Amino acid sequence: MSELVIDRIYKSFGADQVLHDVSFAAHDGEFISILGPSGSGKSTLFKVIGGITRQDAGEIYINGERITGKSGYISYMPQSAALMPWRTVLDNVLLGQEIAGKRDPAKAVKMLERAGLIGYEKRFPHQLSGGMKQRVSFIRSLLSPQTLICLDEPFSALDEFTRFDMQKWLLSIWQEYSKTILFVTHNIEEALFLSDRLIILSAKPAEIKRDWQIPFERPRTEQLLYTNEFLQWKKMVYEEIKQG
Ligand SMILES: Nc1ncnc2c1ncn2[C@@H]1O[C@H](COP(=O)(O)OP(=O)(O)OP(=O)(O)O)[C@@H](O)[C@H]1O
Repeated sequence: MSELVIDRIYKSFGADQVLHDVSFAAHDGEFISILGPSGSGKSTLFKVIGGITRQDAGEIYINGERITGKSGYISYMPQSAALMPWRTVLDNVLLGQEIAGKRDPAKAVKMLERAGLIGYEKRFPHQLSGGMKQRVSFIRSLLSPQTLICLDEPFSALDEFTRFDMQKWLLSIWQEYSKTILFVTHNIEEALFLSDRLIILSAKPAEIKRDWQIPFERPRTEQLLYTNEFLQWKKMVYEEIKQG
């Protein structure tokens, strides 16, 4: 069954049209990356999906239920890890569960352990590195009851090695917890490495230019990055985005 349906979304800010007739469906457990020129409307699309920004026209459905303009159906992780500075790491990751009325600290500790954050449960966000904050923010999304997670450039502030570690970590967690992920990135390699599908938006006003299935087998390893097929895909995606 198709989990999320985005149906003919339009959005303008004043005279500035940002989204133009954007439609696609995300199926259960899919990992979809959204790429497009800077300022094309990717974050706006996420905010519309998350019920944070109201669209001018179009509807959003989850499992057939109309959720247009409603929040709480999607776990949305914004560009910077928005942790609450006065809450400990453990209390930050439990936030989504708390809102839903069911805390499960034992599961949270298990996740923190997998993310290499054991021993940091009682620390506060300002005592963590950038990569650690991102992981805490991720765990909060993963522990939230929603099955759909929107991640907006979660790795953009990280160095290349940390970024690759985080990508591998994300893939292992995603497979284990069978979430549906929508992922915005500017990094073509990252999108190809992670995704089942790749949606390319045009320059503003954003329309869907391409919706490609990524053929690489899973599990994916570093070796994939050096294959001819991967490099050819990278070039094709780059050319598509460059045209705007
Ligand atoms: N609240 C707002 N009021 C007015 N204009 C806005 C608002 N939010 C976004 N915009 C405009 O909408 C357009 C798309 O912005 P958005 O942040 O969605 O793009 P993006 O594709 O996520 O960009 P980037 O890749 O640089 O992060 C931009 O021109 C931006 O100025």
